[in-house]
Amino acid sequence: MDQKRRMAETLAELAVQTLVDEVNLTPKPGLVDQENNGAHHDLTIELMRRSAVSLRPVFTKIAESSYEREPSQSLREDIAVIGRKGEQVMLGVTGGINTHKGAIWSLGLLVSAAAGNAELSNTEGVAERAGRIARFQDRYCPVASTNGSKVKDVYQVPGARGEAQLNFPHVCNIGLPFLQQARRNGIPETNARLDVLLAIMSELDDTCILHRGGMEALQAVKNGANEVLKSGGTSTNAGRLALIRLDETMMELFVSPGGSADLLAAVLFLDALQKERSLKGGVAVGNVTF
Ligand SMILES: CC(C)(COP(=O)(O)OP(=O)(O)OC[C@H]1O[C@@H](n2cnc3c(N)ncnc32)[C@H](O[C@H]2O[C@H](COP(=O)(O)OP(=O)(O)OP(=O)(O)O)[C@@H](O)[C@H]2O)[C@@H]1O)[C@@H](O)C(=O)NCCC(=O)NCCS
Ligand SMILES: Nc1ncnc2[nH]cnc12
Repeated sequence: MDQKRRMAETLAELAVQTLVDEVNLTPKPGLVDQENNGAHHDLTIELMRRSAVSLRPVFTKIAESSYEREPSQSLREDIAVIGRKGEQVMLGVTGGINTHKGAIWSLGLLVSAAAGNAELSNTEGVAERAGRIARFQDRYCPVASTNGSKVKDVYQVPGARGEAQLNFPHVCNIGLPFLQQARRNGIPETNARLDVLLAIMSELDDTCILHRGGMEALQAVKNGANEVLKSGGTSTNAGRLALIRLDETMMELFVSPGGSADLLAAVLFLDALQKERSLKGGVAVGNVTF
């Protein structure tokens, strides 16, 4: 197998694995996990896993198409075609249910950035390169009214597109540092990841929540996530109780933090990529400690 194919398959495997890890992580408020389907009537964990696995060829194609290419208009438009086809693959597997649209977008861009430069293992460098790709306009993007586009206009929030174009601030400035600090503090990995999700939820203007519940629901979710962290996080008894209260609130409001879940997956992807490339002797210039 040639180097390009090997790298593409490795990146696709990492992306799929992080989506499976995200859905398996339990207990997540409002989201599908191993205990329940959160605030979703149409999703199950089996469906989410099938959806994640169906995306392997999509991420492989994005990586192959991006191999050793610098961010450019043509790269942006090439991967947009693959990403849009990927959304159709996902909808085919799920019978029309949106499981991973945001994840195809965010992880697709990160996979593309990582494939463009095999030496890049520093997480912020990959996110910055992904942001550069996202800032090129996709001239062929069909004009569609989506949940995200509707609430972005009403509430003036950046949404998934803005998050990427700003170099993934919730991933690089919140999620990754939180994960590293939690590990340094000896917090068990599952709790560390749950705390990362809560840290992102406490700050993100998640268009999934805004679409279903408006600004009041978003503020309630941010406050509740903050409460869990202020109580000591999910590895403490007080934090666990606050998490149960947050889950109850979210079920009453029937809102789900789908955007935060995607950005947790992005954190896990960059973390796994850095490990992979450091182990292979790549140039690690980030400040992650293991
Ligand atoms: C740029 C696109 C992402 C299109 O985005 P758009 O602004 O049009 O918005 P949406 O189509 O609504 O999708 C955005 C999805 O991104 C996630 N998300 C939300 N907020 C944020 C945020 N602040 N930062 C990052 N990511 C965010 C979220 O995805 C997750 O939730 C999904 C379920 O959402 P939804 O359908 O709203 O909720 P339901 O509960 O199912 O619906 P209701 O019951 O309420 O009706 C789930 O998929 C999670 O993944 C948002 O949904 C991009 O798609 C695009 O342009 N693509 C074109 C292809 C391309 O260029 N690709 C290049 C790279 S491959
Ligand atoms: N675990 C999850 N549950 C519901 N929606 C999601 N979108 C991304 N991950 C999700």
